[in-house]
Amino acid sequence: MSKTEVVVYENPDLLAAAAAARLVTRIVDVQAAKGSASVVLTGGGTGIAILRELRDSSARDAIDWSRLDLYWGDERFVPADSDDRNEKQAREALLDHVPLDPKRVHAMAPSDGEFGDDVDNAAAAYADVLAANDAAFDIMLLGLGGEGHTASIFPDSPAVHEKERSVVAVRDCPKPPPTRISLTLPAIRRAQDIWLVTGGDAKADAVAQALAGAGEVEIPVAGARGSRRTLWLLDRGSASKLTKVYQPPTG
Ligand SMILES: O=C(O)[C@H](O)[C@@H](O)[C@H](O)[C@H](O)COP(=O)(O)O
Repeated sequence: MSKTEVVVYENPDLLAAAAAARLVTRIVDVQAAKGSASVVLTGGGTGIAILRELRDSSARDAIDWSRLDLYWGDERFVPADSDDRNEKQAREALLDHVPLDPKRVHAMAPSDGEFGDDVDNAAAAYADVLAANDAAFDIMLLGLGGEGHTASIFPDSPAVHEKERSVVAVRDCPKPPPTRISLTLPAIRRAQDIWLVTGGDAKADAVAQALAGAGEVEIPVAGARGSRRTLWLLDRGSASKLTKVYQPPTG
């Protein structure tokens, strides 16, 4: 039975810095144990802030970047050079600053790539990438929205009801841009460790509902459970509706 843990940091900046430090340690441990590691990145402000902190960390090169497989939990289906692209933001924040093996960076297709504007085909192709790499994710970073979405899986949406496919196209997404590609909850639950990373008061209700056992159709992030561990990394704002959590000493 996997375990769920909650750690609360004083503020969003400390949350991002501490999550980056945790990422170094966990990746190094996984690489020591099995020679490589696979990490699923997330879009959103917290997810990208963590990558920037990792770029600036003095410990970052303890990671063997050549033996790191990177995937995305979701992507905005926009042109490759759009600032809305999670991949572009991740490259600017970290990926272009470290010696990754380009063959091990698995980005979801842009809307001006090999599949053109066929988002269904692009999503199916990413499912093939996961299958071809037998992607069993060691660490998956996930953000969440105030209404409980995670990746691009929104409450009571076609994506949240998907039980078979690992990757789907998302249309009319409530969070712009409207067209996206997203892992589904069955694919998300193939991760060993899932880290839910979010700060701010606006997320407090969704965090509290998910941790209180809400259903995944209403609160999709409630369905994001790692097979080994589910770790909620919060700040005081996003944890403000919780009753019992570990709170690191302040000051
Ligand atoms: O592509 C995306 O938009 C994300 O994957 C999305 O799931 C994001 O992580 C949350 O909406 C949180 O975003 P913030 O951290 O910016 O609130």
